[in-house]
Amino acid sequence: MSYCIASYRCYDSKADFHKKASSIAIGMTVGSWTELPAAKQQSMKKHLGEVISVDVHESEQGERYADIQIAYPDANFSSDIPALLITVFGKISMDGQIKLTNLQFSDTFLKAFTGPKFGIEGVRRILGIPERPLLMSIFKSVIGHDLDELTRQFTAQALGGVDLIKDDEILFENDLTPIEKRVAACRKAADDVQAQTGKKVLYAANLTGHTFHLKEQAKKAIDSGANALLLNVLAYGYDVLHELARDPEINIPIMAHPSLAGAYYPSPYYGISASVLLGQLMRIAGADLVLFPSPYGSVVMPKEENMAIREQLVSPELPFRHSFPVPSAGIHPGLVPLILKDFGNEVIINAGGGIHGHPEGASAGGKAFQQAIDAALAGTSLADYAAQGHHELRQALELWGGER
Ligand SMILES: CSCCC(=O)C(=O)COP(=O)(O)O
Repeated sequence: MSYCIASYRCYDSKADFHKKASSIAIGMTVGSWTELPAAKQQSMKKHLGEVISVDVHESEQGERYADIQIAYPDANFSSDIPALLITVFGKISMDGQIKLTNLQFSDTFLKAFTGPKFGIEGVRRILGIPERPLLMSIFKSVIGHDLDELTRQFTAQALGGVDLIKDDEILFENDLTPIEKRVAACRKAADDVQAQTGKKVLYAANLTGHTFHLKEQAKKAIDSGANALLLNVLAYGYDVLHELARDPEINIPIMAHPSLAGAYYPSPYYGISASVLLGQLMRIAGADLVLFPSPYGSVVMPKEENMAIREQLVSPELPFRHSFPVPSAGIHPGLVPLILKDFGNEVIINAGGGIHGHPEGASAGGKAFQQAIDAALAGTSLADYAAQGHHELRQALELWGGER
């Protein structure tokens, strides 16, 4: 028989965790067991969940908890992420202090998925950058602005030498800059910059609106020249990402935004761990690039959790292309050596305020980041590199600090 296995951490000062585990295994599968007549038990056996392990611990603070693993027969659910999540964590997510900490997927389940269409290698191929860390900037202050203003901002960012530019996730369909016009204007600006500098830039346009119209919107964007898309995955659901990613006509990288993830992962007692939410499920559903908070910036995630997301995005355990990790929020050039130390070169350094807030503007902001990347790759301290005539970096370090 084939199973998907869910791991949980449950806190309770006095519960019998073995009893709790078997009540989950039965309750989330066949519903009742001992009450069934013998013949019925035999026929239902293939649907019965199985407790794999129950390890009871006490935390340093004296809290009693258990790590529980339960196997769920694939026969019980269709091979899609909503069915899996409802099976392993639907009702029980509301039943006491319980957190879903990991998933192991059966080959049968994974057969229904193809993962990212491009992944790290594909994005690098499109950009023609085989090895170095990539640099992305985020549009900021675009609500209420028209296409001319957007084009101006795009050009300033692109001239700073960034590899990708993404929409702010709070830019929705609107009359001033609807997706097809926004894409056309930014694509033209990208082509103009490329003609001037020789450098290609990908622009991820935010795909928004009613769920049932998203594919239509995506195709409109592609017809206007889109070369990447951004999706607020948790608001729409993983299955929406999967539908977009597996559509052969949507043949451009998809970037997953973590908006809303904080409603799920930060508590040790409840929710879904960040590595499942922003690692495993994003990659299976087909995200080529995944944004998440970092341990260093303005929205802080503990380093261990951060590394666990990264691990899932590139783990050989999943038979899919690797998704690009994009640690984000409050990133400035002074943080680049830390990011590269933790993530290596397979990372996208991503900044909004850290680019636009540079004293000389967004182009200088991009240059400061490029200089920080060059310094870190050369093993030179940022302060030394800044002192070697890289004044954009020097200004960024003076403003935001960082390794000196
Ligand atoms: C919490 S990860 C998402 C980061 C993001 O989308 C963003 O706009 C960050 O902007 P910042 O100015 O903090 O670089």
